[in-house]
Amino acid sequence: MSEGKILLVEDDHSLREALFDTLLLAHYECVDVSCAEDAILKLKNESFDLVISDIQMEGIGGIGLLNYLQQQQANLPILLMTAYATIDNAVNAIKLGAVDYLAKPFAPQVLLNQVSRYLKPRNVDNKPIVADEKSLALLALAEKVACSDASVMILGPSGSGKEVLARFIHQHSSRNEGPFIAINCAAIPENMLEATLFGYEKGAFTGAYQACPGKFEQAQGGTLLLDEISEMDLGLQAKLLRVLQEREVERLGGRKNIKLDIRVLATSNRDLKATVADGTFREDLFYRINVFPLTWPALNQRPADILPLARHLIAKHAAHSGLAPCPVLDESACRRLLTHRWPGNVRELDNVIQRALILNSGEHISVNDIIIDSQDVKLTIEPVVQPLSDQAKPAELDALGDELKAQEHVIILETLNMCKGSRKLVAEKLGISARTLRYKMAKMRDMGIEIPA
Ligand SMILES: Nc1ncnc2c1ncn2[C@@H]1O[C@H](COP(=O)(O)OP(=O)(O)OP(=O)(O)O)[C@@H](O)[C@H]1O
Repeated sequence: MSEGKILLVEDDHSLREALFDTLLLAHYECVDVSCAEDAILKLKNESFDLVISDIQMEGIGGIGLLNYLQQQQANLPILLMTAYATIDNAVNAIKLGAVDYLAKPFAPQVLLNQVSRYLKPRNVDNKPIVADEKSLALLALAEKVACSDASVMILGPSGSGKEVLARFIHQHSSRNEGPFIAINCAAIPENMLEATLFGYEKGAFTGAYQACPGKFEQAQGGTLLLDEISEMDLGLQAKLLRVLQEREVERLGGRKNIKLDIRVLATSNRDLKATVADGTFREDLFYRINVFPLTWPALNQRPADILPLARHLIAKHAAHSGLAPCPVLDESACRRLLTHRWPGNVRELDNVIQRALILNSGEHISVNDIIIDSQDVKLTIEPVVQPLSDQAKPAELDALGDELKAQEHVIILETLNMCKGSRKLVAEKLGISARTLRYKMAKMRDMGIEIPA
């Protein structure tokens, strides 16, 4: 299995965008084209590690592309997509040399499961950046815990870095060659969570066109992170407890038990003992998961982390958008970052840095580029540097950060309309990379915002 690049060939614009975003969010590198002829041009100039192609398209179509690959690049695997009604075509395609097929419609996870058989997602560098004494102590403890196979409960406010710590534990454990699979229990609709966790057999419910392994099975030999576990309903908590106790899972609609060899980590931003006390979290599950608790303090409780984190985020985003030289925070910007209370923790800092990189055009990021809330828009006209000793601002000002996010969404939607849907033009107009735009649109879609085709 290699790390590598995917060529996606699909003539349906909306489906292509959705598939591209799914692959991008799963950390695959991907290039998309709308016909087999363009795919062949790409294949002549760039190297790929997997091709995913629709069968029915104008021109030579997916079968023509498959024939081309058979003659020119026989080692390059091709995965074909087809409408359910034409499954015979797909069976023929496999006979002709395609590695597999996907019957439309399919769930994003089905696509990712297929792709993961041929490619690994690019390594995501999620090493925690820490400098504060409290964080250094936490990391040292996490490294010790990583060596055992104990379940770990990671607590901390939203955006504080719980998932980053979970990945760190996995990377420092003996399971680090195995997969790290994360599932956000709060982000998946209740009626889908069970199927996503435990997997399902074909026909287990309406829409289960193909059998699909669950997150437990995908994590075999590695680590499963149950993100925001406290958001799981009580019925599912009971089923989860059974799986953790028995160390085996049964797919929905399945008949056999599958033995599990996984380590389980969980996160929550709630006071879990209080959720046990108020009856919304099972006490027995709490004790099974909470073998070793680790807690990230809020970012404002570890101020020495703020500037190293900000510099790391600048370097990360500058590298993604090909910005060179990488801008440096000036003193006014440092002061502003250090005097904010960061109710959204590192995630909020990340957003602020991304905005600063959009606004900034020189080698230095100054306080004028730091927009934390609507109040700061005025600062760009009349810069005011807050002294380091200033006390935190009232909480209601921080809530205005959400308003700014909403404005960003409006700007993206308006620019999309103005550019008649051309992602390339929108990215150029907004001065962000096409990748960043796609990522932002995928996040907007996740929030239920409809993006015009
Ligand atoms: N110490 C750190 N070093 C580098 N990046 C970090 C660190 N902490 C957090 N981040 C970044 O901040 C963002 C939020 O982190 P993460 O998703 O781990 O937080 P979380 O506590 O799991 O959030 P939530 O409770 O909302 O799920 C991510 O983009 C992550 O990469």
